[in-house]
Amino acid sequence: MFRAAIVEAAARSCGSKVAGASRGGNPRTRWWTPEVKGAVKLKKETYRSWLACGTPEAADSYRQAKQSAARVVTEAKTRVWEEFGEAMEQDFQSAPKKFWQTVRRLRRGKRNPVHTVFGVGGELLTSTESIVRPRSLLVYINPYGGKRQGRRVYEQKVAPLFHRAHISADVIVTERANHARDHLKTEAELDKYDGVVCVGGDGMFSEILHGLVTRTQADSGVDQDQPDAELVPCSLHIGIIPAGSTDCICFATVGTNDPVTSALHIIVGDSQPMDVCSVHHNNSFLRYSVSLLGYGFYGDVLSDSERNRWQGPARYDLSGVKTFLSHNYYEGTVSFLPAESNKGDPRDELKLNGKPVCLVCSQQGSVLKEYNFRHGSRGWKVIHGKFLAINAANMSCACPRSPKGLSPSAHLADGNTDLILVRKCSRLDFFRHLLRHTNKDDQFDHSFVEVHRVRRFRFQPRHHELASLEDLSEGLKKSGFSPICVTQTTCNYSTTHSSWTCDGEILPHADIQVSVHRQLIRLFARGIEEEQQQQRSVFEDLGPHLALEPSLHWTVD
Ligand SMILES: Nc1ncnc2c1ncn2[C@@H]1O[C@H](COP(=O)(O)OP(=O)(O)OP(=O)(O)O)[C@@H](O)[C@H]1O
Repeated sequence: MFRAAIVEAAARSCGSKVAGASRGGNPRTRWWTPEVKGAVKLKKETYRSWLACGTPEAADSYRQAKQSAARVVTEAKTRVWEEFGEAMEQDFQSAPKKFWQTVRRLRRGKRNPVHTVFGVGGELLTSTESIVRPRSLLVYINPYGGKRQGRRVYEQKVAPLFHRAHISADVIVTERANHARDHLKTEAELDKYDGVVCVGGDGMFSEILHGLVTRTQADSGVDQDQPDAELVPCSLHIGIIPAGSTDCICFATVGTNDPVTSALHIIVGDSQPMDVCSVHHNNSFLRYSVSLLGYGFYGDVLSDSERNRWQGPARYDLSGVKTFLSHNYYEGTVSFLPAESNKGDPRDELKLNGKPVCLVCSQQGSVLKEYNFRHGSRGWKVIHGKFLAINAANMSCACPRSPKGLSPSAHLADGNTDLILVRKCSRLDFFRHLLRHTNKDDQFDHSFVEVHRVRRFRFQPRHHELASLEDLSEGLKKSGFSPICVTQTTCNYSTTHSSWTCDGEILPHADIQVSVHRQLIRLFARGIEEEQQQQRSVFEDLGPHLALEPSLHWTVD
């Protein structure tokens, strides 16, 4: 049963195809002569060079080679069938046997299964050179993530698969927070590996991300403190074996939180590019983000829940309700540089058109650049207002409890992030907006919600900033709980500042600049292909680390 499950998962991950005898399955095919082989090889080579350069001459060469190969194959087949007919005529006694032998051989050839792997552009990879399967991995295990099962999950479910796939793995079980990040930044001999694997939750993934990106920039002499710096993409792939309490990044890139599925994506060398946002304050680097940057509502939920860690996982429920009832809004200015290409809009239905990967994300940089050149680039836009929430979703942020996520059609690797502005509105309207996270209705179809696909943005709070996070928490403590308005539909209360949550970490500054770096990292994954069906409560897993207990079930509006 275990074997059947693995084979089924592998077939789902890699695809499979039934090919004929002519696909090399049957070496005894008599018409496959050296002449035919040479003609078909030439056809393939000219096809590849036509794809590479796309000139009319290359197209012409391909057309000629194709015609020539077809002619040679037809001649060879005709010759072989003539020989077959002559042999049948010459020996009447063995003719029936020969006839049925030939029929059986041809039938067997047609049922010969060939497993196939798709590249990042959705093309079928046919040669072993084009399929990059890892041979050597560096694995970090957080033994304290989630239910503390990281080590067991790796040893029992993942290591045996790596062993069978002849993948060697150097395993480091972390001894403290930031152990993996610091090791990657300084000590790890990255040349020895084809990829880095993280066994843990989103916090652990963030460590690996920071370690790998920082190391790559340091090795390439890029100063990541500069907001305008062009960051160098990481050469090593990252694999995520989910073993945390929040595994949103894994869910959003693989489509499920299952260690065996993730291990298979690593083994077959699937490759999913992913954008990374860099966050700066006054020209100094703060953090990288791949999923959600949230100010206002989500920032407040996370800040409050961090102050109440002693409450355990229930703290997310309590902080969610408390923050909702507080109904705080924040005044400030959002400036943003809209996305260059209109090939994707945050309100599009995300269509994969039957391809295994997203067409927008698989476009090469040059294609987008050409498109932008023709359609022009738009300049910075500025919006001033009072906001209940400002969210930048770099991916859909889908999770089991919010199957479509905060921005259902956000792309993983298009070089943009979806900036969602929720303006001051009544508590009831905000409630209706939150409920949209759990159903399939248009998230942005409310007059007080707007969404922009952007390459960069900046937020400046109205009042000048407090010096540090400590000041911020002090300020929040002093401000206490805002009054709950029973009779009013809107609340006129506003604290000065909220704070940003950046993939589940609180940032020390509210005034931030964010730039999206297109395809800075690559995961051993291939994006979500199928819709997830489960629906649960509003806040749970909505953004990384915003898990609420399923006790809070609200119905849809
Ligand atoms: N050995 C360790 N001891 C303590 N903390 C660690 C250790 N290794 C990693 N960490 C830290 O634990 C934090 C949480 O890890 P992880 O994301 O794997 O689990 P999680 O249960 O999903 O956590 P959370 O719900 O807080 O995100 C990470 O931020 C990481 O820096």
